[in-house]
Amino acid sequence: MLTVHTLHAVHQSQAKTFDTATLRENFLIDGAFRSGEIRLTYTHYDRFVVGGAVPDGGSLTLDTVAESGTDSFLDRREMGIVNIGETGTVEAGGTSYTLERGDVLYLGMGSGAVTFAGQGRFYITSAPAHRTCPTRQIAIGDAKEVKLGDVASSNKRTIRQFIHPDVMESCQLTLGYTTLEDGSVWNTMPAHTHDRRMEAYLYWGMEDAARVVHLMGEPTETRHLMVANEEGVVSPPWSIHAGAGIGGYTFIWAMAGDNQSFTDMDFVQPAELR
Ligand SMILES: O=C[C@H](O)[C@@H](O)CC(=O)C(=O)O
Ligand SMILES: [Zn+2]
Repeated sequence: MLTVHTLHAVHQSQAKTFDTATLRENFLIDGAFRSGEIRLTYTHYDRFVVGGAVPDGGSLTLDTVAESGTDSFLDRREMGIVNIGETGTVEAGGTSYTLERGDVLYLGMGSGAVTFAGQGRFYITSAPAHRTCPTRQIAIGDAKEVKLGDVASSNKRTIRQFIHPDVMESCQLTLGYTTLEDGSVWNTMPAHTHDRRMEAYLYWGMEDAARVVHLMGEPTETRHLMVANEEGVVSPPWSIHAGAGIGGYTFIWAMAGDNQSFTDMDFVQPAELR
């Protein structure tokens, strides 16, 4: 079963008038992981799509998606998949890829139908593409590791870059995930914006009862979203994206836009935030 929800782009002058429920409707991605379903959110931020596929021992095929107006979803798109569950397989273009928890698969434009199977919980990201880059499976050991932060600032963490120019080629998509060390709670602090690229976060590896206080908004108009395990947030080009968790967590970050320069960020120091 396929469900697609559309999120339109929101202007910052409108976002600052939103109450909690309206903020959540427009920026929180919840309920993406349901047994036996593929659930996608089609955003109008760079036409970036995120979602989940949970085959739960069966198999689920993603092919035609009305929103893209193409015969097959990947006819003019590329896809990045992260398995956040147990071992599962993804089959595309006649090849089956076995993904352990934490493995990433990149599917180039024109890959055709994608079939998810096994016990995987697959996080799906997709951006429009203009050429076919080679499909590639990237294991944790193949990712580029960047250590950031320190214990004193409660933000010691490891960034793992998978779909990234230093690791492999893609058209627009960059993707990886960041894991907090025990006792560290803050991601992306100092915060930043990058209006050249939109970004989507998916928080996972959390206790059910825990929440991340995700900060969004223009740097001088911050808002927060209380985010549970396996929930995501779409970050418009004008928004910071940072958070503090109750307990440990990992979050998948994925971006698309005008450049793939991970370090092209406009930092905002805590004292400048409002
Ligand atoms: O633009 C880059 C993204 O916001 C994240 O990769 C940041 C991040 O993982 C972190 O600082 O913890
Ligand atoms: Zn960012």
